Amino acid sequence: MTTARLRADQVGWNAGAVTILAEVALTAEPGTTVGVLGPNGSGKSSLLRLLAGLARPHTGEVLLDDVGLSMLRQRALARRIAVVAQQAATEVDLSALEVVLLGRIPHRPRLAGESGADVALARQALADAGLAGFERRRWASLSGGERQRVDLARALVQEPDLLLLDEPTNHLDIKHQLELLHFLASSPTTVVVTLHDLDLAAQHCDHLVLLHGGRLVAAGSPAEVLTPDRIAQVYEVRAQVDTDADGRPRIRYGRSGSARIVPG
Ligand SMILES: Nc1ncnc2c1ncn2[C@@H]1O[C@H](COP(=O)(O)OP(=O)(O)OP(=O)(O)O)[C@@H](O)[C@H]1O
Repeated sequence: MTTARLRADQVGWNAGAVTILAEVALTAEPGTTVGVLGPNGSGKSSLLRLLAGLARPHTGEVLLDDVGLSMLRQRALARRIAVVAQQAATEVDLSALEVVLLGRIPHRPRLAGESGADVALARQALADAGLAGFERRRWASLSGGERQRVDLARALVQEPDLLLLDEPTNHLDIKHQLELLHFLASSPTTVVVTLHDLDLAAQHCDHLVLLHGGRLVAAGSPAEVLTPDRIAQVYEVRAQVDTDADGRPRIRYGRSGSARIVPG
């Protein structure tokens, strides 16, 4: 498996006359895991779409190993970048194995069917996702968490240099959340992941970027980004931030309303 360096250079994106993202910069060094944080509507998914080449920035540029995404052909992009989107469609009439096999399409000669090696890879990926025995299950019959894990298996058999995930933990129980984040953090692939759980992000990401109103408000190590003042400013909640033995922040929140776990 290879890896890539991703850079978003002051990207902006508008929906009609409305500015959704403005002057957002992000760098993901090869093999690192970058967390994209921010409240609802802050622009995380929109940024991920630009990073994936699914939408073009109206200003600035996204570069993969210093080559602008707009210079790369669709098939090359599909081989190098895998995306796990937020709400995988429910109306798909495929089995779990067939969904995973979609990840092999960019690697096949045009018009060729799947090979035995593709099927073996897909079966292994399902087993790695804890879904051995689910091969023939219809997509529509899967639970939200099972779908999320099948979709991750589909992205992994794509053997991407860059893996982009939009809230991949939102349907997962705590064990599967921890397993997924641990897997992403130890993967040699470059990973950019949007997350709502600041503590999970602090524990597992090398680098964080924090969006607010479509703008970058902070970027750096978890300890640099996740300060009580910044959490209060962006999320409008009071948080107590302690530090782990390994220097990573641990975050506890006050109860909403009158909660004051941080003095003053
Ligand atoms: N195509 C579009 N047309 C109009 N507005 C859009 C479009 N796409 C996104 N937006 C708006 O842009 C803002 C950012 O949306 P985005 O989905 O990127 O946020 P997010 O940070 O991922 O939010 P969430 O945490 O709720 O998933 C939102 O206010 C959204 O309504």
